[in-house]
Amino acid sequence: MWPSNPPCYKDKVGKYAEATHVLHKQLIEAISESLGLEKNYLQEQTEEGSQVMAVNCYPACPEPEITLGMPPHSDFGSLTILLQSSQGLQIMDSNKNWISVPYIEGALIVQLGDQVEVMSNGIYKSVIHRVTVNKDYKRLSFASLHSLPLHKRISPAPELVGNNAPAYGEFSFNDFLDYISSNDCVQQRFIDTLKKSNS
Ligand SMILES: O=C(O)CCC(=O)C(=O)O
Ligand SMILES: [Fe+2]
Repeated sequence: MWPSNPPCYKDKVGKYAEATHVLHKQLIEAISESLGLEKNYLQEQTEEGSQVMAVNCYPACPEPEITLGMPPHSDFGSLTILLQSSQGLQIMDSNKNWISVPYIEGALIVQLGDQVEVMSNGIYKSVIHRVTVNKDYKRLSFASLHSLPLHKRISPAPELVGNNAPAYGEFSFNDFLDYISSNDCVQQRFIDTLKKSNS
């Protein structure tokens, strides 16, 4: 589904989407290998998945101290590939401090999502992030959100679980959609509901 205006949108964003699709595949293969899994392991899980291009616009805000462009969350999918027009994205470090991601012209930011956290059995953690706003100018960001197919059951890779109990329960994208339609996701992230007490 493409907007008809501006007329060049479909061509330009279509090419960008194809390029980020390829990049996602390369990154997910590298992540599989870094976990000691078969190169194709995560790719096979995500193959028939979805890719959504989200274009976010944050207008200039007269009171940036008391406003957020987007509240704290982690992305639900496998990876998010993000392009920002100026600084504004912040990520939470392991001490729960907010760190601003510097703006580097043309640089892509890759954020690990909940699906890879679960499939890696928690070896990798999805990144909690939020968006600040500023007084002087509007900010745009372009997020290519990659995700597993809607009905696919997702669980920790058996090789990473070994003889222990998995650190997360099994779930699907549909379970996530049910959760966000009936819960306050700022209070508790969906992924936290999957964590087993032994993890
Ligand atoms: O605008 C940004 O930098 C981040 C957007 C975001 O977190 C999202 O679309 O999930
Ligand atoms: Fe996000």
